[in-house]
Amino acid sequence: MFVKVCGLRTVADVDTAVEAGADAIGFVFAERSVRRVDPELAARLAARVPDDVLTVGVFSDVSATAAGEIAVAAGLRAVQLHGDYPHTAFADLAGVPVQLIRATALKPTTDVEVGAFGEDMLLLDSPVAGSGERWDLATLDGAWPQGKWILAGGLDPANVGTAIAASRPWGVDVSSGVESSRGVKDQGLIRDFVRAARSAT
Ligand SMILES: O=C(O)c1ccccc1N[C@@H]1O[C@H](COP(=O)(O)O)[C@@H](O)[C@H]1O
Repeated sequence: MFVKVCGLRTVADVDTAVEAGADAIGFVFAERSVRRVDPELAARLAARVPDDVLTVGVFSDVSATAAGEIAVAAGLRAVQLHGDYPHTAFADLAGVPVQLIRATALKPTTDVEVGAFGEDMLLLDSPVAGSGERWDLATLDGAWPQGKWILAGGLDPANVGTAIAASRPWGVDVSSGVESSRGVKDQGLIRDFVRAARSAT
């Protein structure tokens, strides 16, 4: 099970996630986010992360090209694009040395085939990303994506095991569910989440 902890902004939180065994950690660049980091902070935090942990830049309101440039400049190894980015956005990142994560809310029109837009991973999230809201797994009616798809949206240490059992994702992603207050990570909850996700598999 691939475990991503997102929205990190401090050295202590990054070190905790790495020590807890996270496979990926995310830095949010979205303008509207309480978890927003600037490229300098992201670069400083990413420099602490060992090579076997994927560092991800999370974007929602800039072009894919700009996201790629910011991620590469900060030394990040993946770009997560949230929202209605078209196929062409992912094509614009071909040749940029980052892995691509297509993050989307599940709508009737959502293409849930992993790689349909040229992405390496597909992340299925609630309609308001980073809100901590869950979405109804029954929406997929058992037609789970195949391959590298990541379940996100309102996960926490208490519910991640049940969510994994119900949907059998390739990975899980958490942000709000490991916070003591909005935007403030709780290191105990980060450890609990990674442990719970691991023991569910
Ligand atoms: O965290 C945010 O504020 C955010 C803003 C814009 C795009 C994505 C954002 N967060 C991502 O949302 C998912 C799930 O978060 P949660 O666990 O429901 O809080 C995660 O990938 C975050 O990185």
